[in-house]
Amino acid sequence: MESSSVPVYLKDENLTQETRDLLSSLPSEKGWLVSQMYQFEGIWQTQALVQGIVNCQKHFEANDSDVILATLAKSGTTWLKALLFALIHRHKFPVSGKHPLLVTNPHSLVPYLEGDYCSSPEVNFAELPSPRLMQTHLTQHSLPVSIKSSSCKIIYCCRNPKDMFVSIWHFGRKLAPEKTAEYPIETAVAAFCKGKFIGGPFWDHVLEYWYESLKNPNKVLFVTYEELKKQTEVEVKRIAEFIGCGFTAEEEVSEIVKLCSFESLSSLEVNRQGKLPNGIESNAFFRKGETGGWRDTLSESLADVIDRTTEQKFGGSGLKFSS
Ligand SMILES: Nc1ncnc2c1ncn2[C@@H]1O[C@H](COP(=O)(O)O)[C@@H](OP(=O)(O)O)[C@H]1O
Ligand SMILES: C[C@]12CC[C@@H]3c4ccc(OS(=O)(=O)O)cc4CC[C@H]3[C@@H]1CC[C@@H]2O
Repeated sequence: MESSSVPVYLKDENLTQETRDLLSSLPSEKGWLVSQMYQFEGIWQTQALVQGIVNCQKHFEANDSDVILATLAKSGTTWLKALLFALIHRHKFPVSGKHPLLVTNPHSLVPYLEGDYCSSPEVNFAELPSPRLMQTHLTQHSLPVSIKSSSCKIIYCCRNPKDMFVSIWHFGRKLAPEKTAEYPIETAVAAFCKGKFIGGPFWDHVLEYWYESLKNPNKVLFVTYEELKKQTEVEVKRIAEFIGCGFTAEEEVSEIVKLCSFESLSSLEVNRQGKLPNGIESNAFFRKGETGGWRDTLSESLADVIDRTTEQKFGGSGLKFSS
């Protein structure tokens, strides 16, 4: 990758000596997009993200009114950022007006916590409209203490691992075409199933939030991309109730759902052109927006490898994915 096109989360230029010392004590492996990834608190990360996580854990102070969206990459983060922003701020920004989502990419409206902390321990969230809405890819156990101890709400969204893997596969190839061209998909599936992917192991991440949502249903709401796709309005109303801003009988949820649909967001100029401040192309977050699309990319035998891993890891949890 040309250095100018490297997203901040993949850069290793601004690491502090403290981060370098920490990294040297962590298990590390060669990655797919990154030459080296590091296992921090059980999860594989880039160097920059380890620094971001440590800064976030040390400095982020949650408010009781905060809403935190937790996901693994490629599980519906962009969609939920848009839906949550639109529903939480629907009185301030009515859908019928000049809505911020029409001119701003969802990633610029909802900050990525540990991502923003990659470059500096000082991050200012004062500009965010209240209640604050923020996103993280952190596991439940790595969340800053104040997120766990305050009354803030966590919405966790996950996705069928085959669709999630395929989404990340195409995302990585778009992000770093030269670096990924020669990498066989069989190797990537094997690494994914061993948990050796940035943010992984997938199954540990999902199970932690699943059990937490069962133990503490007022704190963590568990959502899937598949249910959101199947019955978007029902799920959006359930999310709104959970956050404490439920829809009245008179209020229309369909306008928000329409504004945040794949077709609507992906056709907006702001999401088709240019780059985000983190260096990633705005359109990289919109590909197909479907469920079951893995069939176009994965052979039956590779799909089986992921399915067998899922059966083994999720056995006894009560958790199942459709398609
Ligand atoms: N408004 C929307 N509705 C449904 N899916 C959406 C969406 N916006 C983005 N997506 C899809 O969500 C995935 C990206 O996830 P994330 O936002 O977590 O990075 C991509 O999946 P595909 O690659 O399968 O199309 C993308 O197309
Ligand atoms: C989290 C992130 C999307 C995933 C990006 C990613 C995916 C796969 C990788 O391969 S490997 O090196 O682990 O084998 C590496 C990365 C690194 C950056 C990740 C992105 C940062 C912000 C996006 O949401």
